[in-house]
Amino acid sequence: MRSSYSQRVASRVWSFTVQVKNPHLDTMEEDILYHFSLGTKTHNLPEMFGDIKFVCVGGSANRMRAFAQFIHQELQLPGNSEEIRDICEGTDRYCMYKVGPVLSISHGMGVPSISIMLHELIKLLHHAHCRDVVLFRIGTSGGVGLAPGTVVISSKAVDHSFHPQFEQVVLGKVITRSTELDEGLANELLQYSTELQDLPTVIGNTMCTHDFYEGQGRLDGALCSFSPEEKLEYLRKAHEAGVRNIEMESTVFAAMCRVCGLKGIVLCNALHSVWCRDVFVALQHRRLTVGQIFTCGTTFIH
Ligand SMILES: O=P(O)(O)O[C@@H]1C[C@H](O)[C@@H](CO)O1
Ligand SMILES: O=c1cc[nH]c(=O)[nH]1
Repeated sequence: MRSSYSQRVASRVWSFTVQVKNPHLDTMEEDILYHFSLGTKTHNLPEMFGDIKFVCVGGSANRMRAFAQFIHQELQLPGNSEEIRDICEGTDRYCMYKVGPVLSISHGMGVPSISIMLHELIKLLHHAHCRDVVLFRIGTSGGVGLAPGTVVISSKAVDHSFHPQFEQVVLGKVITRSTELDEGLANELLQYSTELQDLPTVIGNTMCTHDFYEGQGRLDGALCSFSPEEKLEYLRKAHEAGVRNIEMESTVFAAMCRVCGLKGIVLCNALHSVWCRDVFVALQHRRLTVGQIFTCGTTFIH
């Protein structure tokens, strides 16, 4: 029988490092992590971050601060959780909080924003000699055929055509990378969710779009070039292809984690079903589920 991720970490059966895939980095005298306002010469990255085991990322700065405070309390760390310091205070691009072995970082909205953050985060973990790190994207999403508040653990991230791939343009050419996520880890998290009360959770494919409005079939943007029927037909096809939620970062997150030897998990709260919208219920569930997702994270840590 396959041992679980937590068992393997606990027994140190295996250990993995963070692999940067850039031969030029070794030749550089200094690496400046510009959007974090950190650098290899100005900061002792191994001392600051060497014990990191979990990195949790999400779009909004306030949410990731609240998440860090919650973890601080859950882990009963010394000091006042209200006073946790933003490590990236030298810039207002992203915020970053360290609470014990957990790093909580905001990434803004969309693929370009999270991708810049991930480049610098992966280099940071590499420079800090971190091992056995798991990355969680903890976000919101639109559910596809799900009750509002359902948590979706992504089995894979898919593009607008429901393919598990991320296309990156490099020097004018398209490079395609796989966006499959760790199946064993997804199943393990699902198991944890059954131990928590009132936490409807499913494993499914997560579709990543480059737009919140037309890209996700919304009829209420400034532009809309399709009918309600066409929208429903597209969402029906998505559902048939295993898509259970839609957000805007998972493909590049999954692709970069895979290439760099990091375990990546995408956990999203389906704020509202795209098929039945109710903003107030959605916001209520968003609050609740952030706390519940926390519980998942802390179950993982212990
Ligand atoms: O992490 P969050 O909840 O910010 O991610 C989703 C995807 C987009 O970035 C944003 C759209 O509202 O929410
Ligand atoms: O519907 C939604 C909700 C949150 N984030 C998205 O990208 N879509």
